[in-house]
Amino acid sequence: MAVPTPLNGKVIIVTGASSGIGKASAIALAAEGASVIIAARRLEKLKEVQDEIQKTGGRALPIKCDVTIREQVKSMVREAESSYGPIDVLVNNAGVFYLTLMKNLKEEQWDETLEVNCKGVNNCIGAVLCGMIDRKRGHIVNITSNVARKGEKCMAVYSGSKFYVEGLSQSLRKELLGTGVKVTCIQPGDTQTDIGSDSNDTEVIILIF
Ligand SMILES: NC(=O)C1=CN([C@@H]2O[C@H](COP(=O)(O)OP(=O)(O)OC[C@H]3O[C@@H](n4cnc5c(N)ncnc54)[C@H](OP(=O)(O)O)[C@@H]3O)[C@@H](O)[C@H]2O)C=CC1
Ligand SMILES: CC(=O)[C@H](N)C(=O)O
Repeated sequence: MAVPTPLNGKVIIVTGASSGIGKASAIALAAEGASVIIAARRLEKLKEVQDEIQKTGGRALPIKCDVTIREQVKSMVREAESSYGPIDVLVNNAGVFYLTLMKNLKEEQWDETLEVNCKGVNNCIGAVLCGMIDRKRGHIVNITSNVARKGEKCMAVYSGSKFYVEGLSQSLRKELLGTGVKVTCIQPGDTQTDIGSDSNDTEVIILIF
């Protein structure tokens, strides 16, 4: 007989679940009995994650979603709820990271970093928050960083984006006191993933390697 776990039957969205920490989190959550909605832009990768989860008897629903596009996020949550029921937990994991010196003006990278790491988080929280408040339960888990509390060279915009999420989380936690909805930040340590591999600031590459 299956042993019940605290996550058994919970409905959990993990954004950025097509690779890295999001993929590993989705697999671990499903192994604990959660029904996991895996969201990201690369549907083929998400389907591979779904296969991996289903092979061990878990439940996962892949949904293609760009977190910077609010309508896609709302539609992802609607599809998730119509398949699995109300969302218990949102894991805001999707993120991008470029190692760069600010003076080298990688403006497109700045914009993308803020779009995904800040606006994406707003969009995802906005799509689940009212439902969680109505149900008087829910948990928003934001993946931040060790540079969310202390800046580091070559990470100005990235670090700022993660400070934003920490600030948002502290304030939202106060706003939600007594509602039954919790907000948690997780700062993973350095983890070997593909993040940062698109960095192309040659001055930084020379500095570091
Ligand atoms: N690795 C590390 O050392 C650390 C990582 N972190 C944080 O952990 C989180 C995960 O990073 P990690 O696993 O390392 O990196 P990966 O690059 O492996 O994963 C990033 C994920 O974000 C998704 N993503 C990026 N842009 C979007 C978008 N616009 N819409 C939807 N999904 C998007 C990607 O999916 P797709 O391309 O398919 O859309 C991918 O699944 C990030 O928030 C990162 O800042 C924090 C501290 C340390
Ligand atoms: C993505 C990274 O590796 C960065 N060093 C961080 O800790 O957030």
